[in-house]
Amino acid sequence: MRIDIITIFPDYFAPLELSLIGKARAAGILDIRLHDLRSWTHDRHNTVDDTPYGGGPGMVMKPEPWGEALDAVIGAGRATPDQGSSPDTPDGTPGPGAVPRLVVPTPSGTPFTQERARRLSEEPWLVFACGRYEGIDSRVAADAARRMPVEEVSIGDYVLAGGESATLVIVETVSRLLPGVLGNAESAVQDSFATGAMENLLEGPVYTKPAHWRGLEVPPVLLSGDHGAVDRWRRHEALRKTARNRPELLRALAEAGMAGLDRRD
Ligand SMILES: N#Cc1c(-c2ccc3cc[nH]c3c2)n[nH]c1N
Repeated sequence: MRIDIITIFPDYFAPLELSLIGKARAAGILDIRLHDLRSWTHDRHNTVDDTPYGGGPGMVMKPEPWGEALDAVIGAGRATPDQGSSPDTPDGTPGPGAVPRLVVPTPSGTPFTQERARRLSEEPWLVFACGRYEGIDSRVAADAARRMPVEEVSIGDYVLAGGESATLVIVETVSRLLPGVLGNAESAVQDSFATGAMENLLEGPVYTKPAHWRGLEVPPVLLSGDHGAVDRWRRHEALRKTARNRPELLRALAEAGMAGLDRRD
């Protein structure tokens, strides 16, 4: 997967050189490219913002630098989304003439979920537009949508100072789902919100050595070697955690008949 990130704070993404994502980049699984939006300004102050039409507080990011940046990164006049992307190369990287999906983090976006991360992880090429100030001139997304799919995404109901933190969250969540990024030891199968193994339940408690620590014991079932009993215990604990911390999830699962609540184990 190729990921392009356009931002006025490229250094914000130094963490993407570390840990699993850093290793995936070194292994060629991820091709992450950072672009400083100010590279597409032409005035002596590298201006990227201006006052909002209609008045109001703060500043809005100007469309011109964004338009030039997206043209340069993606290529102006690529195939329109309904013409689809050209086939990717055998290793899944975008082929010549490929069309990326533009992801625009914004508080007014649609919710970012694990299922959406799974869907994005199947894309060969993502481009992230990191806004600042009061946001990016709305014509930027409208212009981009003429050439590629555009998704406005929110990572939660709170207000950040810019799109960089959200982009880090989305890139990490998506990248860890790519084949080869997580080793067997960190399998994403048992994740909270993952489908399948724990049916979208929250992950229950986890333990490792030592079995006794500061007077606190590891639950004996986990030391029993009885894998069936361990699986039943873990599911029960996941149900308890979900009921305590996210009861609305449990109601939704019960209504969908997915929590296996009617099972007698
Ligand atoms: N995603 C997301 C966001 C943001 C966000 C995103 C972009 C900008 C640009 C200026 N301010 C921003 C806030 N706040 N809260 C979220 N869940």
